[in-house]
Amino acid sequence: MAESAQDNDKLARRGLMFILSSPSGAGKTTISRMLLAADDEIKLSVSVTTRPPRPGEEDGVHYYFVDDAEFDRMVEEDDFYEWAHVFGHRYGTPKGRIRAALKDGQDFLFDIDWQGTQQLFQKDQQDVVRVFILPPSIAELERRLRSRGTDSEEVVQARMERARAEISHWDAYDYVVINEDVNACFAKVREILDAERMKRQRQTGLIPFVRELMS
Ligand SMILES: Nc1nc2c(ncn2[C@@H]2O[C@H](COP(=O)(O)OP(=O)(O)O)[C@@H](O)[C@H]2O)c(=O)[nH]1
Ligand SMILES: Nc1ncnc2c1ncn2[C@@H]1O[C@H](COP(=O)(O)OP(=O)(O)O)[C@@H](O)[C@H]1O
Repeated sequence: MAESAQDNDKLARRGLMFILSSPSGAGKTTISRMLLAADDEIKLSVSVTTRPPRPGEEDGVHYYFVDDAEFDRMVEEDDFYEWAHVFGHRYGTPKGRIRAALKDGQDFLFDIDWQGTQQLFQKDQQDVVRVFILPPSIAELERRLRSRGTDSEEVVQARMERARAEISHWDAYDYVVINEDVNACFAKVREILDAERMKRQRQTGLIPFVRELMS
């Protein structure tokens, strides 16, 4: 006899690849960190980057920080799911154990740009959920980039120039959330994640459960 299931959380399911993208400064790092702190079923896919660490960023936690030669070696050895040039540096998603872990029900969070999103979607449509975060206005985006205090004025200007180009990719995402109030935005992102976990196709444990109900 199949086990009884009081709610969907007890049924087996495939993990999902939850992608958060936004123009720089709109708040995706903030929302990612809130999500990782609140939900222990989702793990960050830690990217590899050639950009130098910002204050407070730890190697292996926020990114794997490598030099150009190491990144070249990883490209040659086919270690990346995807990689892209962003703001004069290279960023990539290491393959690691993602595929096997998805099968075991592990969810992954990706803080990657639209280029990486496109590549992951082409490789794995069934597991990918794409969420785009927009700022409430361009003026507020600029204010947030400055208030973060991690970039020089020149870098802030370069990021602002790229912001419009990044926003133009909004329609390649499944969900778009405006980050005006951070708690409200976070609540919406969690609702998306909860609903996506309930998708019939992901809940592999439903087949034996429903069979049992119908027998
Ligand atoms: N394609 C791709 N983009 C990434 C990856 N890791 C980070 N990014 C993107 O690179 C951009 C710059 O990231 P970062 O330097 O941390 O600055 P941020 O924009 O303030 O988060 C952001 O749009 C990230 O989403 C990755 O592994 N692949
Ligand atoms: N809803 C919000 N209201 C005000 N400030 C915010 C909000 N969301 C994020 N911030 C702040 O804006 C800055 C940029 O956010 P961050 O998460 O680093 O953006 P991103 O990862 O998209 O570049 C940070 O200083 C962060 O604390």
